[in-house]
Amino acid sequence: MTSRISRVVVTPVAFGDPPLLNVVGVHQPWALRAIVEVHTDSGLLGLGETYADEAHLDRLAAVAAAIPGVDPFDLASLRRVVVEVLGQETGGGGASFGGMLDVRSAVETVFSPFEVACLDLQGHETGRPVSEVLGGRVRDRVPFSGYLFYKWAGHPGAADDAWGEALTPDQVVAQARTMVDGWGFGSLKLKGGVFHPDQECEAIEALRDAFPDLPLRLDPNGAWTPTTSLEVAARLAGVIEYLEDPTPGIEGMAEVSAATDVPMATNMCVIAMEHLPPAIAQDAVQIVLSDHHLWGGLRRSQLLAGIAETWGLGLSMHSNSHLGVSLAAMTHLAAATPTLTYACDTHYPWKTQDLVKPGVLSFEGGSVAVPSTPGLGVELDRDMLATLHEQYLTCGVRRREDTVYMRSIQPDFTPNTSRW
Ligand SMILES: O=C([O-])C(=O)C[C@H](O)[C@@H](O)C(=O)[O-]
Ligand SMILES: [Mg+2]
Repeated sequence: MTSRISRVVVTPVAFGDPPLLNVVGVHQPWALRAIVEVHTDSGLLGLGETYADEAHLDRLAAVAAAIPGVDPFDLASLRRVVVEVLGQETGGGGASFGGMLDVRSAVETVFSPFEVACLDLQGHETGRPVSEVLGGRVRDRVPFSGYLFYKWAGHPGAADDAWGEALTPDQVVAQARTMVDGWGFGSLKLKGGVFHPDQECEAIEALRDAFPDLPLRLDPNGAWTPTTSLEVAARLAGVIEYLEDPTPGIEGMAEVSAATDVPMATNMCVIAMEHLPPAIAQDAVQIVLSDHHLWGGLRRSQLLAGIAETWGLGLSMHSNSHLGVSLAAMTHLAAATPTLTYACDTHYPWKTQDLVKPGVLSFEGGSVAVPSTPGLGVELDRDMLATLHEQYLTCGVRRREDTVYMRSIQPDFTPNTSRW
């Protein structure tokens, strides 16, 4: 007998986040996520994880109320319901996460956690891991990149965190050492867009001296003009494996790309299918960072991988602050993506708590073993889910606002977009 979705529970959660600096400001003390539980009348449970800004939660709630009765194998019907609900509830309006990414339509971001939960259910129904539901794994371990941030020692008014301050090249190298020693990462990405590009180049050069064999990436999230981007590309040619979003927009990236051999990567100017034709036509980027949370789930991320392969684009994976359900989904997707050409990003080392039971997802040599048990292979720790939900209720943060939080500390702060 075909099982049907019987009940959906969406739980917003909050976990402590360090003061990580970026082009638009600084991370708030609490990062938000939503955990989506999709139950079936056969007694199974599928999990998804997504953003938890208020407007997004409203859309998730509207879809959660509308999908009972849908067959978890019928992703086409699931998508139809999401499109119908968002059409009625929100006009399909877009969303902005942290002021850095603007998506025109909310359909993909809302569909994603329900799709992942249904793929988890398909795995439980068939006794297969999600990587096999997606077509089979081509690797047993998924490599991730150590994600370095400039940061303050602690949030203003609070004690210093265990990571400490990272504002100078030496401090960035020390942070990288912690990442490499603790997680074994085999490549490193520095989140830039915080300081003058010369200072950020010095940090990359210090990383090169300290880790001669590790591939390095620099991502200033569009803080530079095309001219500055080319100066940095000339300085770091042969030092970095790619420059990520040095300048905003497809046209700006195309201008840079045309005048350097340093590969250009993006998770900002190509974040939806509609961006691929103009970006490809202009050869604006050579690497696209996929992200199943933004691109409409795991299957559409596989579609993106196919398009990237067809057009000779490299593929990496983007990450925001996330917990274990997302890490499991990212790992299964990467395992089932033959053309993943670069180690994936992950914020996972920065999280302070998790709500999946420990033991399944661990980093060794910078990579995570693909779970081989049915579905995503992770189980919720109900006590931790309750704790993180309680933190959500009391923390006061209701959406990601890096610029607003930065201005509460430095009132004259303006985002560094195209600043240098
Ligand atoms: O690669 C990226 O652009 C990101 O990971 C964006 C994120 O929002 C990151 O900059 C952050 O969390 O500050
Ligand atoms: Mg990026």
